[in-house]
Amino acid sequence: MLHQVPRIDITQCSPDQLVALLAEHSCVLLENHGVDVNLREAMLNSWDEFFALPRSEKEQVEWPGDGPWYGWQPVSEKGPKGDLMERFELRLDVDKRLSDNQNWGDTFTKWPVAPVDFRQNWEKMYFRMREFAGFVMGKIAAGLGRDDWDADNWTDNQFSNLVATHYYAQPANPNRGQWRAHPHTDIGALTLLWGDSAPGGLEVAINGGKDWVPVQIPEDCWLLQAGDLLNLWSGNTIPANPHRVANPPREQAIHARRSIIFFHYPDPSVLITPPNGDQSKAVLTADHIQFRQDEDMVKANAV
Ligand SMILES: O=C(O)CCC(=O)C(=O)O
Ligand SMILES: [Fe+2]
Repeated sequence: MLHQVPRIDITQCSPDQLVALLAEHSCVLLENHGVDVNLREAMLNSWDEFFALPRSEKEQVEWPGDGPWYGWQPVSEKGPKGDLMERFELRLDVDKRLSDNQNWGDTFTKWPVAPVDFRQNWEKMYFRMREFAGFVMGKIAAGLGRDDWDADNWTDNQFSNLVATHYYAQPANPNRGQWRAHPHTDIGALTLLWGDSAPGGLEVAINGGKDWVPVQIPEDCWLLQAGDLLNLWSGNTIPANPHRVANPPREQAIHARRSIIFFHYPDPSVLITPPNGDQSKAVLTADHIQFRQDEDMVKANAV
């Protein structure tokens, strides 16, 4: 029997139900999320214009190459096994937060000058998704019974990235072992994902990693995926969700694919400890992020 990713109404489900679904499947489709579909559409419109810019313009907003990712990243150029995509990533640092969100956006140094409505759309979505991720995290903490949690560090002070991904059309065959996105688990606590239905799409492993299933994310849902840090913090109750983005079949390889992803982490200063308090398993969020980014670079250059 083909297993499907479960779907729930995030406003109605109980914390226990949410945790039980994540424990079993490591990902779940969320409906009734309250994130304006028009906002997502507006972001996708600026997505088209931004990725079509000449390289010299995208280079103006490129990630400088050290520290946590942000800005434009031509991921496929990392190495012979670099994922076949480019992405743009917005990250606002909590220690630079000013009195209001509007001014906070001024601290981001990689806003593209075109398209003109880019910043406006991205900021709106970023702030909305921060709220939403904080809400979801609250339910998960309650479902896990982690009364000891420092809520601010996982909600208001969360460290998050909003990402738009452009998976290229593939006029030529990819290298052996090269994917749109190689099989992986996400680095952080929660991932909220929306992707279009172009061929060569998302596949997730559910049921303890036994079944890889293609996932079409319905127009009215976001896919919630558990990442490494949630896995650690839950003491393995919630597995991290393995997933990948497949290459399109050759006859459909003229199609690019678009996705929008919100990656949520606690504040980088948070020491993640399992519920039993076992300090030998504790991981500093900032170290984990750096370690996993470095690992990604090694994978892109593996022979
Ligand atoms: O674009 C997608 O559907 C998934 C991308 C992904 O897994 C990632 O960037 O971590
Ligand atoms: Fe991922």
